[in-house]
Amino acid sequence: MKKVGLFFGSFNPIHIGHLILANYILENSDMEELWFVVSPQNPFKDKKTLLNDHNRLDMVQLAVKNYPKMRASNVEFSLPKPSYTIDTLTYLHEKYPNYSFALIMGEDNLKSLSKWKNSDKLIENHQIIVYPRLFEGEKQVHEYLKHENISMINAPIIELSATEIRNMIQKGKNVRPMLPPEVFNYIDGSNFYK
Ligand SMILES: Nc1ncnc2c1ncn2[C@@H]1O[C@H](COP(=O)(O)OP(=O)(O)OP(=O)(O)O)[C@@H](O)[C@H]1O
Ligand SMILES: O=C(O)c1ccc[n+]([C@@H]2O[C@H](COP(=O)([O-])O)[C@@H](O)[C@H]2O)c1
Repeated sequence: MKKVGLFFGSFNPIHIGHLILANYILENSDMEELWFVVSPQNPFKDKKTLLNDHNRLDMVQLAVKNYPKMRASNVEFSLPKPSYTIDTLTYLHEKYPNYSFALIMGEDNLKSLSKWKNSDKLIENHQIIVYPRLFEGEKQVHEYLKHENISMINAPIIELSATEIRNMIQKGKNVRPMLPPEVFNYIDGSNFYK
């Protein structure tokens, strides 16, 4: 079984915070590959600043070009919307029976995990790798971290956010160091987020 870590997100745009984390997981866990699963436009969310699916996928593809263990996935583009993680995993299992998929999520997501679709099944059937995140409120060991399928990885906290990057571009500020060079050129060349 090939072990694949799945990192879900809108990646609007993918930035070096995402890449540093992905690389850390590949170098410090038993994951053999890491796939960035690009979320399609959520019909219930604000679309004003969300680039279309294919532009966001292009940027992930550019970002992972020099990382042979990383891949961009568009699997959710053709699945029913909104995408539920459990449904995406079920589909991936059917399509790749020889792969085992683990979920990668920020510590902040543990708070809402119990409200995800079929969260019990998700946790019982999948490894979940949790990375640290800064968040408001008291820091305490979450009950979920006691579960045998859920483990914490000591990745560095890089608090860059795509929202902040978009806001900076809109104001004409320089975001070059926050993005993989090819992604910066792609955004700059197309005048995105201005
Ligand atoms: N700097 C970061 N370090 C680690 N994880 C991050 C970082 N930024 C975002 N993430 C997480 O990575 C996943 C994909 O990121 P996504 O692009 O959807 O979020 P984001 O950067 O917070 O975007 P936005 O600001 O547009 O909401 C999400 O689960 C998000 O919580
Ligand atoms: O499956 C679910 O019910 C579910 C509910 C909320 C979030 N998720 C996943 O978590 C990711 C981050 O969610 P959000 O709401 O923080 O943008 C999102 O891309 C989904 O893959 C999944």
